[in-house]
Amino acid sequence: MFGTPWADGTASISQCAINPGETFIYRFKVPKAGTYFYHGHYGMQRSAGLYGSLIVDVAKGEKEPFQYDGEFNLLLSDWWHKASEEQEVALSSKPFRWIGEPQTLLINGRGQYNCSLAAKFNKSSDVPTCQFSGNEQCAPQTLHVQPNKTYRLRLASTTALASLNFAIGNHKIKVVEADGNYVQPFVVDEMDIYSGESYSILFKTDQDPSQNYWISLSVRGRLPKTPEARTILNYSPSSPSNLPNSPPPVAPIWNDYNHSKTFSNKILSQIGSPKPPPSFDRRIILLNTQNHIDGYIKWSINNVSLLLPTTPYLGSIKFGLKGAFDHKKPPQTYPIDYNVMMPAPNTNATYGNGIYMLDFNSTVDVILQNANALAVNVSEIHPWHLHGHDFWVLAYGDGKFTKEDEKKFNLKNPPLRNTAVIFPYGWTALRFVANNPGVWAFHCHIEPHLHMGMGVVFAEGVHLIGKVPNDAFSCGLTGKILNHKG
Ligand SMILES: O=C1O[C@H]([C@@H](O)CO)C(O)=C1O
Repeated sequence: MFGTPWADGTASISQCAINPGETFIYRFKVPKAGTYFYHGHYGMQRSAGLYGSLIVDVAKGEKEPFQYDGEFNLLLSDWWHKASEEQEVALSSKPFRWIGEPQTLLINGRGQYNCSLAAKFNKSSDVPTCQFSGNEQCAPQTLHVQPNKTYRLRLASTTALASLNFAIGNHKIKVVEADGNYVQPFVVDEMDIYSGESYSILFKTDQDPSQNYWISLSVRGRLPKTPEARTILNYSPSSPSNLPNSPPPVAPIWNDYNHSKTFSNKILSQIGSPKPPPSFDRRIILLNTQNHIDGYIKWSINNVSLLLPTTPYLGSIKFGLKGAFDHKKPPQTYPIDYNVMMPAPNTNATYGNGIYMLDFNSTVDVILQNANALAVNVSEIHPWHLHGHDFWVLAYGDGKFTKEDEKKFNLKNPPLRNTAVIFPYGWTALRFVANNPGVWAFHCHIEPHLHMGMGVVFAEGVHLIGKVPNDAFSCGLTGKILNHKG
């Protein structure tokens, strides 16, 4: 979002939530071709299915740095049989009730949960084979291909919780784009995709065309209780109703984090991509912990759990309102003697809505520091997503980040992205230039985790923003002012 920070869609941050019956028009520039998606950013509405793909084509006369004969778009998500409002209530209850694992993984909104397409390959389970004729609304969306061609597959994950692994049986995949940025192409058998991420991959239809092949989606990073979602790669002239003869791809073990780290470390920027500034002006270290507040379970960042204000920051800063949020600076780091391998010794976190004011055009380093959650020996994956910017992913590391770890930074060809994971008990170092006037959310893209406070807010150059459409600010204190003015 460049030049229109009020069109970023984050309730309480860039605008007021859109009430039932209201209309809000998002008008914005699309400066960069790539694979994106949009979604509701209020409460847990993304979990409820409020999302869709957003693909930006290359401008007329421009070319992609790779070629392909056809293209498919797969939006990946997860699904619960309980309504998202009920989930919100459970997460905000005392005692805390966790939402559990999703009932289904979805590929373009279609999945299987009480049957398996590949049941005949699974000898140990009594799950029946799915009986789809192909016309049902829930039948998997088959990918029809011609032999000996190259296809582009656009993948984006809007999952509420699940980290995913994606594979096409018997086919290699070449990764060429990540989060709307071209990457140095590399070939893998399968790949991870975390919530908030998008990719383009290329694959060649170089297999026996008398057969069909599996496309599989499985859960990573959490003990999977959710069956794999499948669809079929259908080679012409083979019939789309022929289930593949080969067994489906074997998913990597859910907690094989080294496997995931290997994949993440393969992602490098394409030659000629913008390089990061060689040094930073400000470093913010963000400790990710799970804590209690008054008996509620929360996620907190440097011991502060984000509780959004009723007046959107963008409006309250623009209008110069003092009382709309806490103007104290949130903590830049965490206590030096904190042991990230153990549950928080002081599990009493606080709520907060302060924001990190960044100097316009300064270079900011963020070190995301993972830690133990509330239970011993538990540390989870968190995909962090930054609004309004791409950042360079300088390094992933294990344990507690120290100054020595700066040596590990890749300043030569780090990938530009808008989402990056922290692995259990690890850290991830990001760098970005605060060159986009606005107020920007930076948060764990796992929907229940954001709901439980796992986010921070950055602001820069707000004084440089011109006239903001009033209908973004018709709530809270800005709403009162606008009402007065009539
Ligand atoms: O936020 C979370 O809460 C639960 C668990 O930690 C507490 O029940 C879980 O698995 C999460 O990811």
